[in-house]
Order: sequence, then structure tokens, then C-alpha cells
Amino acid sequence: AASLLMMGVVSATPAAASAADKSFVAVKKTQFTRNGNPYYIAGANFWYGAYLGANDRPRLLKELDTLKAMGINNLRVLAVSEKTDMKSAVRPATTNEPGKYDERLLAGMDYLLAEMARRDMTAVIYLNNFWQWSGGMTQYLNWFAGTPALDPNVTKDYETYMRETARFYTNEKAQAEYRNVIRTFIGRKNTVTGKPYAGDPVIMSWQLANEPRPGNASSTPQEKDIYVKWIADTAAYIRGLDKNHLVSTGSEGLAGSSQDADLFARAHAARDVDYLTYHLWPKNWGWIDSKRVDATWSGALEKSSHYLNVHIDYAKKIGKPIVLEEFGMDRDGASFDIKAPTTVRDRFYKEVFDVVVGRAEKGDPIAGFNFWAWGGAGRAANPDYWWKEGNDLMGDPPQEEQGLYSVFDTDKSTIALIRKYADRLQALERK
Ligand SMILES: O=C1NC[C@H](CO)[C@@H](O)[C@@H]1O
Repeated sequence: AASLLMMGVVSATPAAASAADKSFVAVKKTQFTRNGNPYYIAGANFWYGAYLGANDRPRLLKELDTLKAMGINNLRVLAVSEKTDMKSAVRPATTNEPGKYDERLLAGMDYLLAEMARRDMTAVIYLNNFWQWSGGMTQYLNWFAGTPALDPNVTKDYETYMRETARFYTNEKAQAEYRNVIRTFIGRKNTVTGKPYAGDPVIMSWQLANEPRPGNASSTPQEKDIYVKWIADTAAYIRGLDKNHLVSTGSEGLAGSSQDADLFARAHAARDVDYLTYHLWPKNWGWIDSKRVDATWSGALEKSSHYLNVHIDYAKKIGKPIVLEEFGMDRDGASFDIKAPTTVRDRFYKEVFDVVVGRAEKGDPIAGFNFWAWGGAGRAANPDYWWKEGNDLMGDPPQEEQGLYSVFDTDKSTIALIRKYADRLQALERK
């Protein structure tokens, strides 16, 4: 135990702070509070933040300073990755095989959290992934069910991938190892600050996974019940380890709930799920054709506006805050080139912000946003824009072209837009 303690893997002391400690983000009816004030999220997706904490600290500090300067107060980051043969997954992984965790990479999260705390930022940390780009649930099944980890970028068969990946929820050995990872991670002591994670207010929320889905579009009532139970049980397990931090699911909303509003409500009614999440992807969901924007923009805007508003209405009914923790749009003409304009992206971001910030200002239960995703100083390394091990990491994980949705440090118009709306949200904290 001493060696584990020395490695900062387990904490010797229980969570230092009590739940009454106001420095932790908490929920009060349908709002977040922090340090006794309302708290709003002007956030970024920064999935690779801990990787920079391990492998490129000078770049990490620069990215955090740039993000702080544009009003960002929250980062949504990947906790762990699983080693896999799947081509479009990030390498190296924090988990090389069940129970074998890379301490050097885990210490990357220590450094990230220490530097975020110095900038008064908070972190939403997801502990698994429904998608393949960090190994994720399908890799757990490869370990414990012996099923092949089928990279949907290769098979092009997402329906099969989603149905098979959802078997993760009922595979006992996979669940046991997932809980080992949760316990190891939440029980960790930060090797930079000496603080136990469970007692560190820099963390806002533990998230079950990135975009967990009940299965594919035709998921059965039984699969939906399994999904609801997995969320409730896993959220309760996390609560049992850590009474200080919020718990969230990482759901996309209806798009991640087989378009079943009752399922979304049941899944998020769980006692230990503290707030709701949703994601908005007009291009991924086929609402907009980036090469035919004139013909498809109005339909995409109408669907997006409905999606944005209906989930805030769900949050009102369920009585919990909601965060739009992912949204994105590609560059003009579906280009990946950093020199391509971002006219359509900026127009889309403005529409999103007008709904999110506008309804937050009216006191509705929308607590803010995280745009997807910060690319910062990262640059695509290959003419085909695909990622290879050793290349810069950026907002687009390895399963997507490097430059698809990333907001780079040279995208001045988008950064200015984010800053403007971040300021409006921060103004609400002073009321
Ligand atoms: O969580 C996610 N949501 C959408 C992103 C962009 O397609 C994707 O990269 C990621 O898996």
C-alpha cells in the first residue's frame, strides 16, 4: 500500500473537505453554485489535456493561458484510454491491459488539474468512452468477452458497433475492471499538489463516459432498461467513493437516447445523477451539408434551435441543471485546412450562444456550454489530415480528420465570439 501511496495512486486520507465545503461546484435546484455564488460554464472540450500534462507541459501552459484569456472557466477532459488494435485510437494509452495503468500518463492529469486550479478553472472528467478513439467500452469487451474491437472507421458499420458496444453494460468482468479504474482514479492523490482527487474542488464532475448510448437506433426496451440501470448503479458507485463532486452521464440527449425522451428522462432521474448533459452535431447527424450550406442551412438551424430548446425544457421538468457540453461545426466548404474561413462555424456558434446564454439570462436551467473543441497551437501533420502516433494532439481525436472541428489559436473571429458570450455568462455569477 505504501508503494501505491508513494506513486500517488491511492490517497491515505479520506476526502479532505466535507460536502458542505462551498468551494466545490454544487447543485441548488436547477442552478450550479460555487463559493456561495451562481456558477455558469463557459467551457471548452480539451479531451487531450492530460496527455499534454504528461508529454508537452510548455504547450499545455500556453493553451491554458489562451483559454483563460478568452473567458474559459471549465474544461471537459478524457481521464483514461485503453490500449487497442483499433487504428483510429489515441496512442499511447493510460491502461495497457486490465489493472496495468501508466503512472506517467496518469500524472499528466495531476499536472493539468494543478495548473487549472491556478487559473480558477474546473474540470469535467469522463471515465470511459462509448466511441473507439480512446479504446473505450468496445476494448473492455475485447479483453473480457473476446469479441473483436471493431473500428467503425474501418467497418463503416456504426449500427452494429453501437449494438455490440452496449453489451459492455452487462458484462460483469468488464464492469468490474471499469470500477477498478473508477476507484483507482477517484482514489488518486495528486502527485503535484498532494491533494486527494476526491477532496479537490478543481474537479466539478465525474462523468460516466463520453456519449454513452443504450445501443443503436433500434435499441429494445430491455436494452433501454439495462442502460438506465447501468447509469443509476454506476452513479451510485461513484457517489459512494466521493461525496464532494457532481456526477453526470455524458449523454448527447435525444440523439444518444434512441430519440426516446422518456428514456432520457428515466436515465437522468437517477438520484446520483446531479445534472443533465446534451450535445449538438448538425453535420454528424446529417442536418447540414457543408458543401451545400445555402440549401441546407435553414433546415439545420431549425432542427438545432429545437434541439437546444427542448432539452432545456426537459431540464425544467426533471428539475436539474443542464449543460450543452459539446457542439461544433466544420470550416467553410468542409475544409480541414487551418487557412479555410470559419464563416459558417461562427454563424452557428452565434446561434447556439444566443439560445444558451439568452435562456440562462432568463433564469432557465441551462448552465452553460463547452464548445468542441480546442485545437490551440496543434497543427495537422499529414497531407491526408489523419493522425499518426507522435503527431500533435488537437480538438479532433484520431478517428476524425485533424482540423475537422478544432478551433485553433489562429481562429480569431471564433475566439472573439466565445469571449463575448463567456463574459455574458460570467456576469450572471455576480448577480
Ligand atoms: O464525443 C464526441 N462527439 C462528437 C465529436 C465530433 O464528431 C467526436 O469526435 C467525439 O466522439
